[in-house]
Amino acid sequence: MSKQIIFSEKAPAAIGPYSQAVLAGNTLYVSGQIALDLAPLGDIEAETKKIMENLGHILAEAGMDYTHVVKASIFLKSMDDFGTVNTVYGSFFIENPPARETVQVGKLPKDVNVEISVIAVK
Ligand SMILES: C=C(N)C(=O)O
Repeated sequence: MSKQIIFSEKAPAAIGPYSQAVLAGNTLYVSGQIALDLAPLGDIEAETKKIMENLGHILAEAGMDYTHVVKASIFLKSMDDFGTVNTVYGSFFIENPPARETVQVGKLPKDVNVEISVIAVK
Protein backbone atom coordinates (compact mmCIF):
# COMPACT_ATOMS: atom_id res chain seq x y z
CA MET A 1 0.00 0.00 0.00
CA SER A 2 1.34 3.44 -0.93
CA LYS A 3 1.57 6.16 1.70
CA GLN A 4 2.03 9.79 0.70
CA ILE A 5 2.28 12.88 2.89
CA ILE A 6 -0.07 15.62 1.70
CA PHE A 7 0.63 19.29 2.47
CA SER A 8 -1.08 22.49 1.40
CA GLU A 9 0.61 25.83 1.87
CA LYS A 10 -2.87 27.36 1.96
CA ALA A 11 -3.62 25.70 5.30
CA PRO A 12 -1.75 26.05 8.61
CA ALA A 13 1.29 23.82 9.03
CA ALA A 14 1.21 21.17 11.73
CA ILE A 15 1.97 22.42 15.22
CA GLY A 16 3.19 19.05 16.46
CA PRO A 17 4.51 15.70 15.28
CA TYR A 18 1.79 14.97 12.74
CA SER A 19 1.19 15.56 9.04
CA GLN A 20 -1.59 17.78 7.71
CA ALA A 21 -2.81 14.72 5.85
CA VAL A 22 -1.71 11.26 4.79
CA LEU A 23 -2.89 9.54 1.64
CA ALA A 24 -2.91 5.77 2.12
CA GLY A 25 -3.97 4.06 -1.06
CA ASN A 26 -7.14 5.87 -2.12
CA THR A 27 -7.96 7.10 1.37
CA LEU A 28 -6.96 10.52 2.69
CA TYR A 29 -6.71 10.98 6.45
CA VAL A 30 -6.75 14.69 7.29
CA SER A 31 -5.52 15.70 10.72
CA GLY A 32 -7.73 17.79 12.94
CA GLN A 33 -7.69 21.33 11.58
CA ILE A 34 -7.83 24.35 13.83
CA ALA A 35 -8.11 27.94 12.62
CA LEU A 36 -4.52 28.95 13.38
CA ASP A 37 -4.58 31.33 10.42
CA LEU A 38 -7.49 33.31 11.79
CA ALA A 39 -7.06 36.29 14.09
CA PRO A 40 -8.65 37.06 16.38
CA LEU A 41 -10.16 33.75 17.45
CA GLY A 42 -13.43 33.68 19.33
CA ASP A 43 -15.98 33.85 16.52
CA ILE A 44 -17.11 30.24 16.17
CA GLU A 45 -18.72 30.91 12.79
CA ALA A 46 -15.50 32.38 11.37
CA GLU A 47 -13.38 29.61 12.92
CA THR A 48 -15.57 26.90 11.41
CA LYS A 49 -15.62 28.55 7.99
CA LYS A 50 -11.83 28.94 7.99
CA ILE A 51 -11.36 25.30 8.99
CA MET A 52 -13.71 24.08 6.28
CA GLU A 53 -11.92 26.22 3.67
CA ASN A 54 -8.56 24.85 4.86
CA LEU A 55 -9.88 21.31 4.65
CA GLY A 56 -10.85 22.10 1.06
CA HIS A 57 -7.28 23.24 0.31
CA ILE A 58 -5.84 20.03 1.76
CA LEU A 59 -8.35 17.86 -0.10
CA ALA A 60 -7.43 19.68 -3.31
CA GLU A 61 -3.73 18.84 -2.80
CA ALA A 62 -4.76 15.19 -2.97
CA GLY A 63 -6.97 15.77 -6.00
CA MET A 64 -10.15 15.60 -3.97
CA ASP A 65 -12.95 17.87 -2.83
CA TYR A 66 -15.72 17.87 -0.22
CA THR A 67 -17.69 15.25 -2.16
CA HIS A 68 -14.94 12.72 -1.40
CA VAL A 69 -15.30 13.10 2.37
CA VAL A 70 -16.85 10.01 3.95
CA LYS A 71 -16.27 10.72 7.64
CA ALA A 72 -15.79 13.78 9.81
CA SER A 73 -15.05 14.35 13.47
CA ILE A 74 -15.90 17.61 15.19
CA PHE A 75 -14.45 18.60 18.53
CA LEU A 76 -16.08 21.54 20.26
CA LYS A 77 -15.02 23.45 23.34
CA SER A 78 -18.71 24.08 24.00
CA MET A 79 -21.68 22.12 22.74
CA ASP A 80 -23.54 25.44 22.85
CA ASP A 81 -21.88 26.06 19.46
CA PHE A 82 -23.42 22.92 17.93
CA GLY A 83 -26.07 24.80 15.95
CA THR A 84 -23.76 27.46 14.57
CA VAL A 85 -21.11 24.92 13.59
CA ASN A 86 -23.76 22.75 11.92
CA THR A 87 -24.95 25.68 9.83
CA VAL A 88 -21.48 26.55 8.55
CA TYR A 89 -20.34 22.92 8.20
CA GLY A 90 -23.58 22.00 6.44
CA SER A 91 -23.07 24.68 3.81
CA PHE A 92 -20.04 22.68 2.58
CA PHE A 93 -21.96 19.40 2.41
CA ILE A 94 -25.25 20.18 0.71
CA GLU A 95 -26.05 16.62 -0.43
CA ASN A 96 -25.26 13.28 1.18
CA PRO A 97 -23.11 14.65 4.01
CA PRO A 98 -20.40 12.42 5.46
CA ALA A 99 -20.80 10.25 8.54
CA ARG A 100 -19.77 12.23 11.59
CA GLU A 101 -19.48 12.50 15.32
CA THR A 102 -19.42 15.68 17.37
CA VAL A 103 -18.06 15.78 20.87
CA GLN A 104 -17.41 18.45 23.47
CA VAL A 105 -13.87 18.37 24.82
CA GLY A 106 -12.21 19.99 27.83
CA LYS A 107 -9.64 21.97 25.89
CA LEU A 108 -8.27 22.22 22.36
CA PRO A 109 -4.76 23.12 21.13
CA LYS A 110 -4.02 26.87 21.10
CA ASP A 111 -7.28 27.39 22.97
CA VAL A 112 -9.37 27.32 19.78
CA ASN A 113 -13.09 26.65 19.94
CA VAL A 114 -13.42 23.97 17.28
CA GLU A 115 -11.31 21.32 15.55
CA ILE A 116 -12.43 19.22 12.58
CA SER A 117 -10.79 16.19 10.98
CA VAL A 118 -11.98 14.26 7.94
CA ILE A 119 -11.40 11.05 6.04
CA ALA A 120 -11.89 11.13 2.28
CA VAL A 121 -11.83 8.41 -0.36
CA LYS A 122 -11.04 8.87 -4.06
C1 LIG B 1 -4.06 20.16 15.92
C2 LIG B 1 -3.86 18.86 15.86
N1 LIG B 1 -4.39 18.12 14.87
C3 LIG B 1 -3.09 18.15 16.85
O1 LIG B 1 -2.53 18.78 17.73
O2 LIG B 1 -3.05 16.93 16.79
